[in-house]
Amino acid sequence: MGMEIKARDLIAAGWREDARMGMVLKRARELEATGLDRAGVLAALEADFPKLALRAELRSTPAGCSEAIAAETPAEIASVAASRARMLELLHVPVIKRGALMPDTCPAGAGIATIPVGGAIEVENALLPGAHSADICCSMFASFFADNRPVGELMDHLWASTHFGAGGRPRGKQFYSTLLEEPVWDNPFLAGLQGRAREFLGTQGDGNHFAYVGRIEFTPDQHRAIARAGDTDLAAAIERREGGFHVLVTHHGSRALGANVYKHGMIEARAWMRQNATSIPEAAAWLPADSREGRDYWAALQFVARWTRVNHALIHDEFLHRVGLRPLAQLGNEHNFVWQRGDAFYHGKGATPAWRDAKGRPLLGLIPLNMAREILIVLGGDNDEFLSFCPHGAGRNLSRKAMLAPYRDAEGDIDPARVKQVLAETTGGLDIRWFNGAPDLSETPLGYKDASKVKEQIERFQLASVVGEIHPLGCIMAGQAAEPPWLQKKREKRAAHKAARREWTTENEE
Ligand SMILES: Nc1nc2c(ncn2[C@@H]2O[C@H](COP(=O)(O)O)[C@@H](O)[C@H]2O)c(=O)[nH]1
Ligand SMILES: [Mn+2]
Repeated sequence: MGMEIKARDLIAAGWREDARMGMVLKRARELEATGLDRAGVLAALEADFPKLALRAELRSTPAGCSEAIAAETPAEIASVAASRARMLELLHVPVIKRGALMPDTCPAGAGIATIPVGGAIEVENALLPGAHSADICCSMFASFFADNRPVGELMDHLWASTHFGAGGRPRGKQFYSTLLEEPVWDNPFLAGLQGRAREFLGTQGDGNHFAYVGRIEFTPDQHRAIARAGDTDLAAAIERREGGFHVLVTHHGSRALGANVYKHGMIEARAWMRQNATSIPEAAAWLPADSREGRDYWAALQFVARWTRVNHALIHDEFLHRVGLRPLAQLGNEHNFVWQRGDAFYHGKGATPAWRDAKGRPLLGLIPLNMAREILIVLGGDNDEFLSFCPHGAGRNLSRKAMLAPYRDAEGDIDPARVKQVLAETTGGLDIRWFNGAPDLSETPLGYKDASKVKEQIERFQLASVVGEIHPLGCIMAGQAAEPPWLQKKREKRAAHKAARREWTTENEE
């Protein structure tokens, strides 16, 4: 009689060393005990426990990446180099077929294979939660309306209509939509999130999310381009208004609902990686799109997209209701999402869809640049070389921390007089409001890349064509979150100390 069959024999014969190995070995020994020879044992075992496909591994050479970028200054060059490095790491992942970097690219984090902002990938049969990022469906939405009130009055109504900051709306101020009644809550990625979905409706959150009021005058050429592209609703509204509108534009994502779906998606994707892949970076973990988990995740993403659009629309409804008007046209787009086109899954992190829809019409998109600049309305260029995406904004050259560093004193404080001066220089004449009270310099135009260069690159690389420019009148941003009381005390103590030191120096100099 030969040696008892061992796990290593099974591994050598092609079974995986995974959670099933104990059961596979037990069965092999049972078969062996029936008197079968080794070949017979392995053949019978295959019927009970089919060998699973080999573990997925990183490719030795990355998939191709196209760059629609013209970096010029040292800061731009360094930022693009960091984005490119992360994208190249990601492109070693075997399910990714191609990648593209947009003019607004900048790193979204230093973790290996973290998709950069302004990054897009074409993927075969897989969903990568990391590649749409935690803020699933971060998106733009615009309502065109007819009005001639002073902007301050409109901004007061907008202030009363929206909600920024952490958390949801308090009870009694919550919004409602029939969307909450959709039979989706059995989906494992959405289970337990119905309360969050209700609480966070009508909220915009923190960071660079904003509510912006502007003015647009479509030119006859732009009107013709929109009509030719088949956007009949917008074209008809332009005709009725002879091109002129006020516009409300909001920017935000799926709030706590999406953040929780993402978190759960990541947990499942990492679990799948542990069973089926080797050495795939965390940021690139995926779920096979045709698996049960993949199908559930896909369905959850579609709900998150519907929820986010309703979230924008409810804020717009509330504002328009307050000012006693109706929207004459509306449009919007996600820029952090996964879209299926044919058999491929296109993931975008800060990338605007710029392809043609099922009827062959180029998609309309909104590209914000900064609070003091126009928001571009674009028609997709459907440029396959860049996976048919265009940028989603201007992007940053420096992280928020690095951007703010030169404004901080030795104690890390920023002089409020300096902030006031910078705001006057960069946003003078506009009605800029900060929901949390204090301005955030990293959210002023100084925080972003040169908007004119990004605009020029959209044209140069034929990513999209600009068919409208919404010029700024006012903008609400979240601003600096309220300081916790302990931090406030510490800051006040430091300010008192500084004042005393100044007084002492002046007295001793006199
Ligand atoms: N019109 C405005 N645009 C802004 C403002 N703050 C930022 N931005 C632009 O939005 C994009 C989107 O950023 P992301 O968070 O989705 O990556 C950003 O790149 C900026 O160009 C603003 O206050 N008003
Ligand atoms: Mn966004």
